[in-house]
Amino acid sequence: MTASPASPLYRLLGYATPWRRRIQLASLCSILNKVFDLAPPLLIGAAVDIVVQREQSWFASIGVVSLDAQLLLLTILTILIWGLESAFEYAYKVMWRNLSQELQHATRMDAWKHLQELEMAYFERNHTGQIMAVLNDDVNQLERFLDGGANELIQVTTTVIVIGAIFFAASPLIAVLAMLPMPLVVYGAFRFQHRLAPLYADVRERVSQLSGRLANSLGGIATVKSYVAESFEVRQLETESNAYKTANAAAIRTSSAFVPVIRMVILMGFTATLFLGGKLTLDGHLDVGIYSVLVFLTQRLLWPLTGLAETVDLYQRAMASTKRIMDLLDTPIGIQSGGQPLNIHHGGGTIEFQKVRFEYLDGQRVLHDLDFTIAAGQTIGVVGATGSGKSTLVKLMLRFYDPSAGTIRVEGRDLREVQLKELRHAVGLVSQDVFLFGGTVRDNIAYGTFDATDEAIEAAARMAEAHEFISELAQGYDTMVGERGQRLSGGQRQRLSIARAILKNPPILILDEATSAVDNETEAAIQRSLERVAHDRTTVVIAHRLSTVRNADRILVLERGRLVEQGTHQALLDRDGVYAGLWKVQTGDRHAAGIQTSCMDRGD
Ligand SMILES: Nc1ncnc2c1ncn2[C@@H]1O[C@H](COP(=O)(O)OP(=O)(O)OP(=O)(O)O)[C@@H](O)[C@H]1O
Repeated sequence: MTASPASPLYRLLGYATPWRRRIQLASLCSILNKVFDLAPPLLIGAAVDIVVQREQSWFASIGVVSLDAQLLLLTILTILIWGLESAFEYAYKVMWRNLSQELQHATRMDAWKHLQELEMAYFERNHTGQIMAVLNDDVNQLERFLDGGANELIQVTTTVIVIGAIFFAASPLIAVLAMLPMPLVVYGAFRFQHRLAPLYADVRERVSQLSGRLANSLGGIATVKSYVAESFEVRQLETESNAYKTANAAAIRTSSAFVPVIRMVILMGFTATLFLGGKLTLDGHLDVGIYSVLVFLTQRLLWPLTGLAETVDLYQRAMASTKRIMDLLDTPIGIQSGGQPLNIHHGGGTIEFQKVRFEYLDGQRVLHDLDFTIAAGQTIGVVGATGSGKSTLVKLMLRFYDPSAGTIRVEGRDLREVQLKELRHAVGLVSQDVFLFGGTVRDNIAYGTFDATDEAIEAAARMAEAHEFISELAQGYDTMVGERGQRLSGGQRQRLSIARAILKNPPILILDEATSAVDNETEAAIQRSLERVAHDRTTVVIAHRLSTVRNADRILVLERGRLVEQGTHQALLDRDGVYAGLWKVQTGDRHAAGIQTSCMDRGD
C-alpha cells in the first residue's frame, strides 16, 4: 500500500467533506451540551449567594429583590438548564453515532470498491488477511472514535474554555494560578500522543499480520491436516499473537502513565484555588458564592482532563487506522482501463502478440519476445512444460498484467486502449483453479451473468454436461455448494465453471487446463461440450494432455517463455521436434522420447 505524507486527520477531514455540515452541527450540539452541563455549579453559587447575601445578592442586583422570587427564578433556571443539557445530549449522541455509522460504511465500501479495481500485482504484494484487517479492524477503530472520542475531545476543549472564562471573570489572580498547569497538561497530552503514535501503528500492523496468518492457515486447512501440521500452525499463530501482545504492552505502558501524571499537575491548580480562594474569601475579598463556584468548577476541570488520556488514546488508534484506510484508498490503480469500445461479434476475436515480453514483480523474465497471431474463430492449442509461461499468456490476454514490452491486440486494438470491462466481458476463462462461491449451484453458474433466466442456466449446464449430476443433487440447482464449492467433486466443480463460461457466451474462450482435474470419462464429456462451445468462437486451449489439443487448428509450443514451434498436430509430429517428443512420452513411446524430454528439461 502506498503512503501519503499528509497527516491522517487531515486526510480524514478531506475524505469527510460531504459530511462537513453534519459534523459542524454535531460539534455545536456537543459544545452546547457541555456549556449547559457546566452551569449547575453556577446555580449552586447563586443559591449560596441568595441565602448568604439575601437582598444584596446578585439576583437582587438585576432587579429580583424578593427572596421568594429569587428562589423561584433559580428553580426555573435550573429546570431550563437541565432541560437544554438533556436535549443537546440526545442530539449530539444521535448525530455522532449516525455519523460514525455512515462514515464507517462509506470508508468500508469505498475501500472495497477501490480494491475491486486494483490489479492482480497488488494482491500479490499484500496478503488477504492484511487487506481484511483494514476493511474490518481499521474501519471499526474509526467507528469507535467517532462514536465517542470526537465528542470527548470537543467537550474537554469547551470545558477548559468555559471554566477558564468563569475563573477570569471571578478572580483573575486565582484564574492564573488555577490555569497555570494547563499548558503543561496540553504539552503532556501532545508528548504522549507523539510517543503513542508509532506504538499504535505497530499494534495495527501486528493485527494485520495476525489476521494474515489466520486467513492463510484456514485457507489451507486440508493441507494442514494432511501434513499433521496442526501444532506447527498453533506455534506460528502463537508467535504472531505474542507479537501483538508485546506491541500492545508497549502502548499500554505509555498510555497508562498519562492519567497519574496529569492528575498531579491538575492537583496543583486545585490546591491553589482551594487555598488562595479560601484566604481571599475569609479576608472578604471574594464572595462565598463565587468561592463555592470556583471550588466546584476546579473539580469539573479535573475529571475531564484525566479522561483526556483515554480520548487521546482512542484518537491515536483511530488515526493509525485512518492512515491505513486512506493509504488503501490512495493506492493508484496499476491497470487503467482504456477508453475505446471493443465490439467483438461472435466469429470475431483476432488476437495478436507482437514482441511481447513479460516479468512479474521479481523481475525474472517469463515471456521472451512472443510473436503470433490467432485468427478469429480458430482453436489454438498452447502446450509446453510446467512453468513455460502458458498461464502467464492467459493473464496477459485478460490484462491482469500489462506486458513489459511489445503489444497485444484484439481485433487490431491495443489492449491498453480498449475498455477493460468490455475486454473481460469478451473473454470467457475456464481455468485449472476453479473457484466456486458459497451459494447455490444456480448462483455459481450465473456468476457474472447475473440476469440469466433459469432456462438459460439449465441450457448452459446441459451443454457443459453438468445437468445430469445437478439433477441428482438433493436440491438440484438450489443445492448449496459450500465454501469454495467444497461439497462438490473436482470434476463437478469443473463442469460448473464450464457452464458458467458457456452462459457468459463470450466471443473468445480460454481453457487453461480445463480438464486437468478430471477422469478420462469426464474429460471426454467435457471435451465434447467444449467442441460444441468452441464452434463459433476464438478458442485458446492450454493443456498438458496433448490429446486435448490434437484437433486444434494450430498448436503453439512454449519452452521457457519462448515460442519454439507452431503448426498443426500432424505438422509438428512431422517436424519431429519438441512437440513430437512430448507426444511420444504421452503415447507411451518413452524410449523414442527420451532425448527430446531431456532437452526440454535443460531448456536447450
Ligand atoms: N505471480 C507470479 N509472480 C512471480 N512469478 C510467477 C507468478 N506466476 C507465475 N510465475 C512464474 O512464471 C513462470 C511461468 O508460470 P506460468 O504459470 O505461466 O507457467 P505454466 O506454463 O502455466 O505452468 P503450468 O503448466 O505448471 O501451469 C514460472 O516460472 C512461475 O514461477
